[in-house]
Amino acid sequence: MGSLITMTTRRTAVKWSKRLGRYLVSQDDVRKGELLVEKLPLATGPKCNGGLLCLGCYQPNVQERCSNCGWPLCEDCDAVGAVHQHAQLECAVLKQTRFYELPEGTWYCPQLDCIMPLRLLLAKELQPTRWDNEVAPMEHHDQARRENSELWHADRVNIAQYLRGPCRLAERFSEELIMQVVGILEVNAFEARTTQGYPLRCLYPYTGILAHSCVPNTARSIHPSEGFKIRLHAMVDLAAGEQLRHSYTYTLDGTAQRQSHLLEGKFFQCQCERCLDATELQTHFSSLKCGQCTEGWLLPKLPTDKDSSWHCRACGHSTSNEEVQQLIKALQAEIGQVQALEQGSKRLEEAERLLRKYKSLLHPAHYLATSLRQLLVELYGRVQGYEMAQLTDQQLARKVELCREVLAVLNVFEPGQSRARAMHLYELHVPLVLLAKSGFIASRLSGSELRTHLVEAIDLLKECVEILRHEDETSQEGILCGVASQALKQLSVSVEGLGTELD
Ligand SMILES: C[S@@+](CC[C@H](N)C(=O)[O-])C[C@H]1O[C@@H](n2cnc3c(N)ncnc32)[C@H](O)[C@@H]1O
Repeated sequence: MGSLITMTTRRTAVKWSKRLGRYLVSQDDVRKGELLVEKLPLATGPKCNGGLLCLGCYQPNVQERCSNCGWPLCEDCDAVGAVHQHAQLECAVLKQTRFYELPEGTWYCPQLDCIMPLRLLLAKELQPTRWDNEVAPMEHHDQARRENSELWHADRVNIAQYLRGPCRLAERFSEELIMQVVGILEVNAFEARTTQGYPLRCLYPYTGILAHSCVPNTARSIHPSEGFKIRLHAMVDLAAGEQLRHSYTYTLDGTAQRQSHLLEGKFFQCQCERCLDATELQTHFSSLKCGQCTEGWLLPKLPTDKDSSWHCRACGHSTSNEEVQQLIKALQAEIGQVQALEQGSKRLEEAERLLRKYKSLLHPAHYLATSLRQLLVELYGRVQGYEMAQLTDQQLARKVELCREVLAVLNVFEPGQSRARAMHLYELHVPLVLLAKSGFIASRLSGSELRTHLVEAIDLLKECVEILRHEDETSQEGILCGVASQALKQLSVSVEGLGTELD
């Protein structure tokens, strides 16, 4: 418990419960958008099960090797004086070993799986007090991980035995400790991206204490241009003492998908309000159309049980989980085929066709239908034949409708300042402006109606910028923030320029 007290920050505190283990709460009332936690990572490194990459800057498929140890390192990172973790940490250890080139036609580079655990183990030696206070209490789920014996064995051979054998670290780190470190990383690390967009993983001992919920109230941003600093913001207003909730999974998946992701990757069964409610908070995000009556929906009887039967509350018809999963699998395969089409008009038209077809199979808000809507939002205005300037008023109205439908779902699952909300607000403002202008030109809208629509678009952009201002400027979201700010300025100037003579 002593470590719980030392790890308190100005705005947050650590609590403990039997079900959640340690978790964070807010110390006082917090307004949405406010900063809760700001921390640098204790360790950063390559993701597990990845390909060949530079151990300094993480660029993939690097051909050059470190002139000291022979492991993958690009020319720039190998230059004298280059500052990166490879040189500071593991280069001296890896010098004892040989890096084996990948056989032709393979991409997975198992030798690199040991790098992040090694960096964390070296951090233990460099910062023993920090380790004892912050890393040792982290959950590693050793017992549950052992149950997947194939994976456990692979990690033992590729990582623990490799570090203790060829890397000659047997005297410094026990096999048990190494396997715990592998578990700590699996359960607690966050994915980040470099300024060039290459993925890696980072361990933040304090932010890692956040409990999971499928309806989060906090959002994180990781800043590659500031040493991968993590910032945690409140998505909504929080009361003093309120539990901070963070999503470890994709909020726009259905309950069965989220449950299996959490169980397999994080070793717990989520019991949040959304998971326990078959309707997923009245959204019907996993509900299927009942095949036996016209008005009912098939819902899982026990939503967190992976073998639960499904029932229609209107006519009492029931079906097995197996049948439901077969249908979902078939629809997922169809959607996969559409996603695999090249970015063009065919992809858009096929996505629209599937959405029409699924009306007779799924609830309109089902997560598969929602994923098609997200795809369509991206495509309208961007693909050949459907570029923004070419869209008819009907197609612009369709894009508006799709954005609003996705936003309605996000309002429930990612309330407040979420990144996905910001993206959809941006997408929505463009067709609204174009429709307002064409309506005014065709005299369907009066001057004051035109202004009202443009002011609505301005409000969307303001909110979008407000949310995305937390992002790193070099990230995709940070770049969009700049684009949205520019659009906001231009639109505000045009509305001011409209004057009063239009009214
Ligand atoms: C990233 S850690 C969170 C901090 C952890 N509780 C600790 O004390 O170090 C993730 C682990 O916390 C627990 N956990 C987090 N959220 C949970 C939830 N909603 N329900 C049950 N367990 C949860 C699970 O054991 C999970 O594997």
